[in-house]
Amino acid sequence: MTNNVLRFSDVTIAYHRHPAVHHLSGNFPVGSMTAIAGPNGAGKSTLVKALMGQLPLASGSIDLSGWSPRDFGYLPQAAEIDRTFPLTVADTVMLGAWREVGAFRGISSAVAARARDSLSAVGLEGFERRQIGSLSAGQFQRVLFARLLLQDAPVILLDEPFSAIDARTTRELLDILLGWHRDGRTIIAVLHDFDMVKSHFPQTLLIARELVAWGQTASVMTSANLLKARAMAENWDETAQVCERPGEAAA
Ligand SMILES: Nc1ncnc2c1ncn2[C@@H]1O[C@H](COP(=O)(O)OP(=O)(O)OP(=O)(O)O)[C@@H](O)[C@H]1O
Repeated sequence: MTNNVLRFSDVTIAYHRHPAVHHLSGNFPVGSMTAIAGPNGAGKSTLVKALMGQLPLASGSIDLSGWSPRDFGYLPQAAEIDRTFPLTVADTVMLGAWREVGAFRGISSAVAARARDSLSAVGLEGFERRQIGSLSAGQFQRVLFARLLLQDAPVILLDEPFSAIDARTTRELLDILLGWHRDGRTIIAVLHDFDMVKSHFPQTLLIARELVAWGQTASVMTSANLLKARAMAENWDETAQVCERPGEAAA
């Protein structure tokens, strides 16, 4: 484990030249567990997608300290996953091992055994042959956590991992997340549940297109900062264009 960080330097990310994240600087220390919080439309998912290399930066840079997004485990928002595709639970979990297995090679018995262990760790023993389309939202989220367990990544990004999930499943999946943190992995999770953020996430990045606060959760999630985030989101000009020069305010 190194003391490296995932460092954002003056990052702006835009859709059709309208900034969704504006001039963000700061870092996620390796081994930290950070919640990304903020109002709807604050740029949280956009930030995670940029970390995954799925969106280009309009300006600024992200230093991954020698890692690549291929080294990251990623759980997108449930709404972005197509469950109509005819995949079994076993197929879906096994995708977590694609880097070891490759596109056209067979699954070794060791990988298959680890996949079974991962399913059992999320309480889904015996579900291997079920089609993913037939699972409840909570069961499917467990499958995706099993895939992350198999992937064994040093950095794990999760976008609203507990939305539409019942309390018991949330508690069990949160335990897995806390275990990853104890193992020294870097955890970054977009979360709407402020009580969970305050109880379980040592670090928080509070964003409303622009940075509101980033650091220890107790000093970030204050009433004053939450009010500020709300006001910033409400006053954001959706028609603003990206700056022509780095550091210049949006027009
Ligand atoms: N593909 C896209 N094309 C154009 N605009 C987009 C796209 N995706 C997101 N946006 C816009 O970027 C802004 C930030 O969206 P983003 O999804 O990152 O916010 P969020 O903080 O994750 O919101 P929520 O909490 O509602 O999920 C919003 O104004 C959104 O409409």
